[in-house]
Amino acid sequence: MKLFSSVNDVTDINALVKEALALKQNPFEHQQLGKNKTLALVFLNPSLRTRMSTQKAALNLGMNVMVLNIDKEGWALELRDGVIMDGTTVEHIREAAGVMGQYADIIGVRSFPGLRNREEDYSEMIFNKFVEFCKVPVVSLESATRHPLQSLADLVTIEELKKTARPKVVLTWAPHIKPLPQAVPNSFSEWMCKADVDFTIVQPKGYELCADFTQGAKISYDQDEALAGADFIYVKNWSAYEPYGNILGKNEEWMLTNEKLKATNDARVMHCLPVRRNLELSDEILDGPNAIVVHEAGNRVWAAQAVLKQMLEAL
Ligand SMILES: NCCC[C@H](NC(=O)CCC(=O)O)C(=O)O
Ligand SMILES: NC(=O)OP(=O)(O)O
Repeated sequence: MKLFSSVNDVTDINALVKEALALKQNPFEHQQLGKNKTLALVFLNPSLRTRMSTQKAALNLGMNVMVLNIDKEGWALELRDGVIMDGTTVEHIREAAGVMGQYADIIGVRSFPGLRNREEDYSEMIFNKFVEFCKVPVVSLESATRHPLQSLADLVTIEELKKTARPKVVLTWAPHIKPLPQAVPNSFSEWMCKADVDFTIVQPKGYELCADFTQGAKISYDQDEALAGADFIYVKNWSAYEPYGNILGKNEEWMLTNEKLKATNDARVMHCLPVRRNLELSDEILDGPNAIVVHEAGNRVWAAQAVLKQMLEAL
């Protein structure tokens, strides 16, 4: 694998999930594979899980790891072409990415959307520039429109904990106080549509995701109806795709509670984290027996390790 930016970069999803679960059983089996190979993790935005789990995955494979929080520790980055750099930006992404490619065998990049210009965000301008100019394999650490390492870990978690061959998975919108990206739900949908699950997305009217990511999903606007019989509930807030980046109302009644779990098949509750308690998800759910959010975050290591392993094998 030379690029991991979406599910479309994966030739065999089931094999990748199996690989992740095998690595979980035997984390240090491939320590020689990454010997003298360097992973650079470049963050334009904050991170806890992605940073630590990808670093851990690389260490398990015997790699060296460098982390650069470029938004805080690097020179202010210019992303636009053809501009006179007489303002606050100091270094162009063309040179910055090119130089990082000299130091690393694989680069990971996190670049959130600005949520102001849909065309720019959905063209993956920043992520694609890194890929173009660094000239080494790149893994997405969450880009403007997708979070594939998260989605792979989510699928690994579902495969690991499912009690039926084809579980019912429901992605439900949750309330929030600020506009969040569509990257996590887009990506989760894209992966679930290719997995062997019965997949429903439920949201208030107006929060429909870009249809490119939801082909094959059942779309619902009735949370109670959608949750009936669910085996896994994936909770996430996102802002509107149209009008882009907007919040369309409080919709506080969309927060998941134990009462709403009653109609499910004792559903496991997932969230990519970080989660705002009692806004997106109630204490009673997060502290109760159905929440698997911390376990899910643990699986980020094995997802990242499976991807890095395939990238190392292709170097
Ligand atoms: N990487 C996981 C999710 C990151 C991001 N959440 C956030 O920005 C939360 C911010 C807040 O709650 O203030 C998102 O939803 O895409
Ligand atoms: N879920 C996730 O990607 O978490 P971080 O933003 O903390 O990396």
